[in-house]
Amino acid sequence: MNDNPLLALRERISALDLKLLALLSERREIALEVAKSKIDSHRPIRDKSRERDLLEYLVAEGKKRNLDAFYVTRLFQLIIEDSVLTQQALLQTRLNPDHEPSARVAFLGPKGSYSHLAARQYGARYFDNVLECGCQKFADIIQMVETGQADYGVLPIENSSSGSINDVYDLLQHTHLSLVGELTNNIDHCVLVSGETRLDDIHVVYSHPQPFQQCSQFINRFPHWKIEYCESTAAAMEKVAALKSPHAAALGSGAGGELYGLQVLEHSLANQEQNFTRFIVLARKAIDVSEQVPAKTTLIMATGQQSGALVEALLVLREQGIIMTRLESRPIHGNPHEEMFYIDVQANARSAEMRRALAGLMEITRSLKVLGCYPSENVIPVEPH
Ligand SMILES: O=C(O)C(=O)C[C@]1(C(=O)O)C=C[C@@H](O)C=C1
Repeated sequence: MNDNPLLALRERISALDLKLLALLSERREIALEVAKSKIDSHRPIRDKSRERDLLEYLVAEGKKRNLDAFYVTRLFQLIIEDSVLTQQALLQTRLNPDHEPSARVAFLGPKGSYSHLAARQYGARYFDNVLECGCQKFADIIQMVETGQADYGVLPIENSSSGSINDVYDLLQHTHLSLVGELTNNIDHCVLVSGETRLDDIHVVYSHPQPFQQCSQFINRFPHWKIEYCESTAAAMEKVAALKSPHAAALGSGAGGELYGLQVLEHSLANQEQNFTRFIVLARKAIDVSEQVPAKTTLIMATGQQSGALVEALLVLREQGIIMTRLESRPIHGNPHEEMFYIDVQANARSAEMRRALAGLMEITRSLKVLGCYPSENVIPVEPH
C-alpha cells in the first residue's frame, strides 16, 4: 500500500480511467456491429431520434448520480460523434474496394502543426498504418499526391475567424486530384515557450501568418512583440525549442508544442471564442459515397460575364432542392474580368437531384468541374429536450 494519500487517490483515478477506456473501446466495437447491420438493412447511419432518447435517458441517470446535465450531454455528444464517424468510415471502406489498410498522408509542416494533427486524425479513422509525409508548402502536398509519392493530402481550406485560405483554393483550380474527405478541428492557439518566462518578457513571437491573423486582438496587447513569420506553426515551435530563450515564443497548438518540449504560457488566444479550421483531403482517385451517410459535393465553375450568371447557376441548385453550404469566388489568373466559383453542396454526386443539377449547370456555365464527393464529417450534435 501507498503511504502518500495523493498518490493512492491518483492510482484509483488512473484505474477508473482505464476502465472507462476499455468501455469506450467496447462501445466502439458495438457501434461497428450496428454499422454492419445497417449496411444490410440499408438504413442511414445517423438516427437523431435514438440519439435524443439516449441523451435524455443519460441526463436523467446522471442527475441521480450528481452529474450535471451539461457535462453528461457534452461528454456523450462527443462519444456519439466518434461512433457516427467510425461507422461512416466502415461504410466507406467497404464501398470503395481500392481502399488500402495503409496510406501515406502528406500535410503542411513538420510534426506538431495543426495540419499534422488533422492528418493523424484522418489517418487513424481510415487506416491501420499511416506514413506521415510533412511538406514545406501547400503546392508540395499536391505534387506529392499527384506524383504518387503520397496517397492523400490534407490541406486547410477555411478558418472560422480568418476565412478562406486562398492559396489552397487557387491550387485546386489546377489540380486533377479529387476531394475525398473533410474534417473540422477546433484550433486552440497557445503561446508556447521553452521555459520559465512571462508574457511581458517575450521579445519575439514566431508563427505562420494565419495564427497571427486569428489572434490579432491578443497580439495587439503586446506592441513590443516582434512578429516573425514562419512556413508553419511547427517550424515556429522548432525554432523556439532551439533558441531556448525566455524572450522567444511560438503561437501554435498545445499538443504540437508538447512534441517539441514547449510549455503553454497562455491559451485560447483567438479573437473568436470558437476557432475551427476545416481541412480537405485530396487523392488521385474520386470515391463513391454511401447513400447511408450525409455527403457533400464540391464544384468549381466559371460563369460568363453576363449579369445574373451566378444567380442563374444558384437557381439550378435551388430547383433541385440542393442546399449550398459554401460559396467562394477567386480570380482567374490571366483573366481579370472573370471569376471562378467554388460551391459546396449537401448532396451525393450520384443522386438524381445532383445529376440533374450538374446537367443544368453544364448548359449555363463556361466551365464546370466536380472536385469531389465525400462523406460530410460535420456531425451536428443533438440536444436532449
Ligand atoms: O443506435 C444506433 O443506431 C447507432 O448507430 C449508435 C449511435 C450511438 O453511438 O449511440 C450512433 C449513431 C446514431 O445516430 C445513433 C446512436
